[in-house]
Amino acid sequence: MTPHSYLLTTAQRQQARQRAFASGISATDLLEADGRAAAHELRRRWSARKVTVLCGPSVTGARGFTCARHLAEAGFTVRIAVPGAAESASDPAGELSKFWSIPVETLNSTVIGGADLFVDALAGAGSLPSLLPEIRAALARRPLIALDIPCGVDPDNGAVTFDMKADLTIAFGSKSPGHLLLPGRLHCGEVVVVEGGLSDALAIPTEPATFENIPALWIQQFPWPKAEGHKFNRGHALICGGWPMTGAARLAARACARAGAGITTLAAPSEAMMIYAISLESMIVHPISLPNDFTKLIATSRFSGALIGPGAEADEDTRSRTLELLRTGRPLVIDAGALSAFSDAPEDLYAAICGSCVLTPHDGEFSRLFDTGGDKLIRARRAAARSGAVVVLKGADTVIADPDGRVVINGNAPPTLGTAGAGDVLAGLITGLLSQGMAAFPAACAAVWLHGEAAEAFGPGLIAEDLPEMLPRVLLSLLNMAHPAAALDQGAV
Ligand SMILES: NC(=O)C1=CN([C@@H]2O[C@H](COP(=O)(O)OP(=O)(O)OC[C@H]3O[C@@H](n4cnc5c(N)ncnc54)[C@H](OP(=O)(O)O)[C@@H]3O)[C@@H](O)[C@H]2O)[C@@H](O)CC1
Ligand SMILES: Nc1ncnc2c1ncn2[C@@H]1O[C@H](COP(=O)(O)OP(=O)(O)O)[C@@H](O)[C@H]1O
Ligand SMILES: [K+]
Repeated sequence: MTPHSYLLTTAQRQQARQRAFASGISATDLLEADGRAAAHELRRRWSARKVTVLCGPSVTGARGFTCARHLAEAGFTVRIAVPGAAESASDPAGELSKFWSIPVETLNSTVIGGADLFVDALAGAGSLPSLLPEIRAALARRPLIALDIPCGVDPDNGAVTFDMKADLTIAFGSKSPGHLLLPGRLHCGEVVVVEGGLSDALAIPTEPATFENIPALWIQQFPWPKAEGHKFNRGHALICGGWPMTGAARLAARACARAGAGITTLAAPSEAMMIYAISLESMIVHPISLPNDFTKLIATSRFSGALIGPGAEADEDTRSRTLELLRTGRPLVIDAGALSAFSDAPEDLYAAICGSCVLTPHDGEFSRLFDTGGDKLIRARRAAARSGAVVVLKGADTVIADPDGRVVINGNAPPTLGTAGAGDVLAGLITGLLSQGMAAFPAACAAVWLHGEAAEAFGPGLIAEDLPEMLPRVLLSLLNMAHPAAALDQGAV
């Protein structure tokens, strides 16, 4: 696990600062390093000009002061503005003020008029009722750079209480969940992580940990084809096909094969046999007509991973097949209709889950099975703990939760993925990786990342059919990343 994929909550940041103090580092040392790093990042992007730094009564505000001084030393014309009385300026260590040569002014339209650039160091200042509409309008007319996180965005869950959008956000050491979760992410602009005063070693939080979905988390477990491999030992996936909706399972099957499964078998309702057989040339299609055909198939097939749900009716048949698959103890992805089939008795599903199992609900499916209270991280973590499965709670900010409490937030998915069948492709991708022996949590994280990359690489005009066809290109770039990364044994999810 690389330190830079950790997403720190406010409490975890405070704990890290306490660890730093205990190791002999002073608050001033930390703030100096943070302020200098922020000023350096600003100078990399803008030449000296007029900048107004808005400082709140918090550690972020104190970073604003030190950043302001470093900018002034570099030739910027700097003003400092604080909401409320100027005496409320933040000096948590009680010793920063001796460095301030810049007068502290009360935030109003005059102090921000004429600035070319604004720095928002107001985070943690609450909802700022004192920020009048004319001030907000002025701030919107020039580049606005937030330190830590834009004012009004909750760093722990991305909730937004105040409408101020930054063009650039400078985070120190690592990001927070609020930089990735919606709607917060939409207020951050570009997010850049600079090395501040806290070393990576001090910043690594105690459990439960939350991470950004980057390949370093799972690349070492990615199942690349082996020289001695053949189609029977590379992974044999079983995809349960639906009828009359056949597109969903076909999309999933194609993605599963592209993810590297050596054999992909379709269990197809006999009415749909021809549709599956004609559109999936490389796949083996088993007709299911009699009630026990499915039971016979799973008893005889040597599948190493299965998928049920895409295009399936949310009925008793789907429910009993899902339970049958779970009883085999083999890796299983449960999606769409197979999730909804348990709406009336989610406990039956939780009780049957064992071994390697991934649930892939969108919000609608999630609400049929799980408690919807709390923010997205809380919901996903609780659902994984409750069900014993890895839960992929989909959306623009997909959250992947392991029953052990670890959570990964995905940030690479473009909005073009909001197209029918995109979720079916994702379910197929996860199944392809599971069938090759990848563990459920890293497989789910890897699939969500590949899905986002594939959509991004295709660009505008995307339909779900395009996603499996983009995978070869995305896998090639992942392979190029894998070689240097494999040399660094950093642990993984
Ligand atoms: N080509 C094919 O064969 C295709 C087949 N497909 C198959 O169709 C089957 C039905 O799947 P489904 O997801 O379309 O419908 P369903 O389970 O009724 O849930 C929708 C309800 O949930 C709610 N909702 C809340 N949040 C949501 C969110 N983020 N994303 C989506 N919905 C959200 C939403 O509430 P609303 O927005 O209306 O308030 C809505 O009422 C399934 O088997 C699937 O595999 C499709 O994959 C397409 C391609
Ligand atoms: N605005 C968005 N930005 C990024 N990803 C999105 C967005 N909307 C949907 N997605 C992704 O697209 C997929 C949609 O899946 P799902 O809701 O199951 O649709 P379907 O049933 O049509 O396949 C999910 O992986 C989801 O995370
Ligand atoms: K779906």
